[in-house]
Amino acid sequence: MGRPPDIDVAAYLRRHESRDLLRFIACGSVDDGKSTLIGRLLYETRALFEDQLAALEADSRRHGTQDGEIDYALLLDGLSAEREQGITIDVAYRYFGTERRRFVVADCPGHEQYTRNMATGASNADLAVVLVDARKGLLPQTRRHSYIVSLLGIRHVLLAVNKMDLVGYDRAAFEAIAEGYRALAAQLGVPQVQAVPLSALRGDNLLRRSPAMPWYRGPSVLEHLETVGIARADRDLGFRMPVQWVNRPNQDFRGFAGTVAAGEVRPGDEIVALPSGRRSRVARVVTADGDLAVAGEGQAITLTLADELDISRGDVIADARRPPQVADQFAAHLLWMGEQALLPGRPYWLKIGTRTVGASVTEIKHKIDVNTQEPLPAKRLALNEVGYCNLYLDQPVPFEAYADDRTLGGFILIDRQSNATVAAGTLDFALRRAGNIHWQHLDVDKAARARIKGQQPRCLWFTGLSGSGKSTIANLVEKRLHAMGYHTFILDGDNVRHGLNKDLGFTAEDRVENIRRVAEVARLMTDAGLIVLVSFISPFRAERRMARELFADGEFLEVFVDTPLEVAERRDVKGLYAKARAGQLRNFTGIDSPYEAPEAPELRLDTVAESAEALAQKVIDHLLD
Ligand SMILES: Nc1ncnc2c1ncn2[C@@H]1O[C@H](COP(=O)(O)OS(=O)(=O)O)[C@@H](OP(=O)(O)O)[C@H]1O
Ligand SMILES: Nc1ncnc2c1ncn2[C@@H]1O[C@H](COP(=O)(O)OP(=O)(O)O)[C@@H](O)[C@H]1O
Repeated sequence: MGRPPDIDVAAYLRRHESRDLLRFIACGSVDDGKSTLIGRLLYETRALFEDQLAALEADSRRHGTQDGEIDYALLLDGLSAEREQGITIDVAYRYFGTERRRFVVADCPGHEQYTRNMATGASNADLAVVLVDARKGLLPQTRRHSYIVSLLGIRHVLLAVNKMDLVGYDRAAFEAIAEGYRALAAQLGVPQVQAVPLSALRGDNLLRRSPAMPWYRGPSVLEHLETVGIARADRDLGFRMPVQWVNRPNQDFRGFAGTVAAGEVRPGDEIVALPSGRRSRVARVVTADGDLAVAGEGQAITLTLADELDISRGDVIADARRPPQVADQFAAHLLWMGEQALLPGRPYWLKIGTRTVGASVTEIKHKIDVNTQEPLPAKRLALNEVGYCNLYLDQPVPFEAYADDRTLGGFILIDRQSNATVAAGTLDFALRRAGNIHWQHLDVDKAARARIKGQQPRCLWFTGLSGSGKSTIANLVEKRLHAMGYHTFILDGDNVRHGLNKDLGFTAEDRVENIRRVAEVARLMTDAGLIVLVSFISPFRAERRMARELFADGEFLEVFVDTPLEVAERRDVKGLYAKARAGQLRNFTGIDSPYEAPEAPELRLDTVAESAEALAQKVIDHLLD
């Protein structure tokens, strides 16, 4: 196979800069011939640089498996070597093009442990190439890959039935696989399937139809990739555009920039800004190349409006006649990508469109076996697992069901401490319309209640290991404050767990819910004008931060009761450490359940260096200072 002729890049770009772009994901294992398929597409479309070509030819002679011929798989297998060294590969993107279309292919590892990588690659792909080895037929991995493809809303699958040369180009073998896959695709809700019998190694039906399979009259792989029409949604939603930034170079121009997510927009169209609900009309549709009479899906534009509306990044500008819904509670599917398991109740950041809001999973309804799509009971979601959940956002967002619009229906969850993306998700439907729940105005407010008590409401949040001294010190503080005429209340872990939280245990999920509930109660008590002392182990930083964020600045004081584990264990006032060491008590903090010490508490109490009485006075002095 001779090297393809060099091309005149400038002439090529002049001829093709208007070509549209197809993003696709290649699913399958190296054994299915995925590397050979992608490698050959890159080679035949001259997407390789001179040095890559020279290296490929040299490597093929040295390491190739094709008797010195070009071994296209070598182009991609370098990545698998990196994987074997444990180097985390998110997704490898490759770029190539032909006279008719530009392509970006996401090469994702096929193994279940890389499911999150596949979700990343699929999240903005329009088509999936699903490889099947003609000798092996549909495998569990085929189902898993196809489920992820359907979950991420990809509507087109090219089923590449590879290695047809190894089954004698048998038509019946191909058609049995194609028929089986179409049944699977129908079950998963993937509307468009094009099955192509090929041999990536020999090139049969890869670039053009092969005489080796005269019975196949469909397109080759490349022909299908070049010509498939991408339908992004069934429903015509009307114009939607998440605002990426507000362009205000001077007093005379205020433009709202973004990429059209759905529909079309023209000057004069009536629009609504969400979630505010304010309306206006489009004055101009501005681009770097001048004003447009109309803009459609995928176009980057700047809109100016007839009225001065207060719109900011994260808002959505939409067709006023057919606006998206706005809600703050949803049923959603999540693919968990975090090393640490999802904990219901834990606050995350949720990014949808261009908006980022606080969010937590209020309930995991069930998880879904990615290989069989069977629902399974679950209280947590671990890495690469898919769950069906209820989601609560701390503010309403404009949205669409993911099946209708991936931009306003797809989201990611971000860990608040590490800023890592921990989940990719799809909104199914709203559980509650934000507009149906109102804040009830009440005439007597927190300030009025605190005034008649002659005090400032506060939350003193004591955190520390079991036996560290939280209850002892909190009790001393309350006694002294009470004697000084202050109105106080203690919420103690042991006590609250006999009533309000008696349904909770000591798994991480239950501790998250325990702290969520008691933080809300503590806030209500400060709304009542009280000084609240909370004495809970509260082991996780995320939940202590979530508690802190419920209070006004300066109202929440984190008090770290800092007792080393060996000292608390020596005290062992309830004998629980002994039980935990003897294996009679599981999930015991400090033994087989973590405690995350505060990084910047308002107060740190060293119970080894000072007595409980002295430390209690320290808290009071700080509080009344
Ligand atoms: N497995 C396990 N781990 C930790 N603690 C345990 C456990 N089982 C029972 N106990 C007793 O419960 C008290 C801790 O409850 P909390 O609500 O403060 O814990 S948490 O905030 O939900 O982590 C704690 O009370 P304190 O010793 O006063 O902290 C223990 O006495
Ligand atoms: N400096 C100190 N501060 C608080 N407690 C202390 C101190 N020194 C010894 N202790 C003893 O340690 C134990 C702490 O128990 P407790 O207050 O119930 O802890 P927690 O509420 O954190 O589980 C008590 O028996 C207390 O008398």
